Order: sequence, then C-alpha cells, then structure tokens
Amino acid sequence: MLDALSPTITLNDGHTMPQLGLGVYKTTDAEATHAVSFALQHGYRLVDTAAMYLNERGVGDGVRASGLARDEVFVTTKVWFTDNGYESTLRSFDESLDRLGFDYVDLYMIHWPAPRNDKYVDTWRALERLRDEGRARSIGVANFHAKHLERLLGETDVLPAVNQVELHPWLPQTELTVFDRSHGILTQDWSPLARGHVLDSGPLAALAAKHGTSPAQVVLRWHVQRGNAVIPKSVTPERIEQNIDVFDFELDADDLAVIASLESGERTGVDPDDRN
Ligand SMILES: NC(=O)C1=CN([C@@H]2O[C@H](COP(=O)(O)OP(=O)(O)OC[C@H]3O[C@@H](n4cnc5c(N)ncnc54)[C@H](OP(=O)(O)O)[C@@H]3O)[C@@H](O)[C@H]2O)C=CC1
Ligand SMILES: O=C[C@H](O)[C@@H](O)[C@@H](O)[C@H](O)C(=O)O
Repeated sequence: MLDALSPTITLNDGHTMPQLGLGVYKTTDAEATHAVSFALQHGYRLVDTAAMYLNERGVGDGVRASGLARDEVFVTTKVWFTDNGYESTLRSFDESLDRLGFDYVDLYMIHWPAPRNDKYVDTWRALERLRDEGRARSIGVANFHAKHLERLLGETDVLPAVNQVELHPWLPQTELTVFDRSHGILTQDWSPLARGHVLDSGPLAALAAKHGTSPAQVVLRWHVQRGNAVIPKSVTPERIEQNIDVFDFELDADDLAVIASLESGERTGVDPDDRN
C-alpha cells in the first residue's frame, strides 16, 4: 500500500480534498472495482463517480477491496440533471448512498444546472440539507457557468466548495477559473486529457521528451500547476500509476506558452446551456 501521493487542497468549508483523483466515467461496476482498488493501493485517495455512471456499486466495492478505511478515501458523486429538484435530489442521494454502501459521501455535486428546467436552485437547497445532516460532508456543482453560480450565490446560503467543469488545453476555461477562485470555489477539471484526444498534439510530445515524461503527465502537470483539482480517468494500471506521478517536475514559462497555444475552444462534451 503506497502512502497518499497527491497534495490536498483546503476547501472553503474547511474540509481537505486531494488535488488529483481517479475518474470512472464509462466504466462498468467490475472495471470500477478493479481500477478504484488498484488506484487506492497506488497512492490515490479520491474517486469521482456519479449516479449516471451506473457504477457506484463497483466504486464502493473498490474502496472496500482497497484495504483503506472509509475515512482515508474522498468519495464524490453527483445527482443527474433529470433528478434536479428538491425531493427528487434527496431520493437520488439516498439511492447513491445505498449503491455505494456508505453512510456519507465526501462531496455531492449537482451534475448539470440544466437551466431550462430551472430547478438547480431547489436542487442546491436539498444539497444544503444533506450537508447540514452530515451525509454530504461538502457540496458542490458541476458544469456551472459563472451566470449559474451568480444566481445560486444570490438566492442561497451555502457557497459551493467545488465547480467541476470540462477543462483541458483546448478549453482552459481561464475566465471561469478566475471567477470560481474569486469566490473561494475550487475548479475541478473533468476530461482533463480531452478524453485522451489532446495527447496526440505534436507539441506535447516534445515537452514530454524534454521532461522525460509522457504527454499525459505533461498535461496533468499543467492542471495541477494551475492550482486546480483534476480527475483523470483510466482503467489501465500503468496509466493509473503514471497519471498521479506528476508532483516532482515543473513546467517552465516556455512550456506553459506551448500548452497555451493549443487552446481552440473545442469541447468534448456539451455546453452546459444546451443540456436539459
Ligand atoms: N461532471 C461532468 O459532467 C463530467 C465529469 N467527468 C469526470 O471526469 C473524469 C475524467 O474525464 P474523462 O471524460 O473520463 O476523460 P479523460 O480526459 O480523463 O480521458 C480518459 C481517456 O484517456 C485515456 N488515458 C488515461 N490516461 C492516459 C495516459 N496516461 N495515456 C494515454 N491515454 C490515457 C483513458 O484510457 P483507458 O481508461 O483505456 O486507460 C481514457 O480513454 C471522468 O471519468 C469523470 O469522473 C467526465 C465527464 C463529464
Ligand atoms: O459526467 C459525465 C458527463 O456529464 C457526460 O454526460 C458528458 O460528459 C457527456 O458525455 C457529454 O458529452 O457532455
């Protein structure tokens, strides 16, 4: 069992969260169990799932199989947008906890604001209640544009701890990251490798050669060096190990300029305003 390899970040509610963790989107229960247990034994301490991934059972089993105690692992899950709304969120949360086999999660997030349904403020009130009850230690949002956050901040009492958004060299989300930070909200980057597609960019191969790393490590180093949290997904043992091995080298200003030149605005997922 390796000690924790990722530094932690203190959230605006005082809890600490590992900066880098494992994503498990598009993995079956069985794949999730293997990947989670392997990752936890190799230095990871955070796993990111969602009701929509249909693998919370596998994630819970992976945590139990790892040999770590529940309180050594930071588990995050999310309410899917079709369950946005007060009562439906409380129900969905109970179902997630049941599938995970835990009596709390470390971070519970609104998966998408789904602005046309106009239920994300009610959803947030349900999360505030879960936080008061201690069943969700921290609460956050995902896929929120600044305008969605502004509305939440204006109408509710508890600040989201995290805004988990699509972010990678093609889509660095600099303005949103600055907005989040100005409110003490930590940006957590999803699809940090643009689902693997950004890794073929020629300039990354040169940076990887310069640092004696892989292109994925260069990209993940860029994420952590910007001060964001990040959740790369892999079910491949060597990649799982490689992806957290990014805390002992530094990208310099020239490297950062090369990565900045990859910005194209291209998303791999939908724009949050279009998901309803
Ligand atoms: N809140 C939201 O709406 C969303 C949240 N997420 C979260 O973010 C996580 C990460 O995003 P995701 O979309 O999965 O995509 P990532 O950007 O993490 O890319 C994952 C892909 O890259 C491959 N890969 C991983 N590591 C390496 C490596 N070192 N070298 C080469 N290829 C590699 C993986 O292959 P393999 O597994 O075969 O090794 C997989 O195909 C998700 O799993 C989920 O937890 C994702 C999407 C939306
Ligand atoms: O967490 C997973 C996501 O929200 C998933 O729904 C999206 O990444 C989707 O595939 C998209 O294309 O936008």
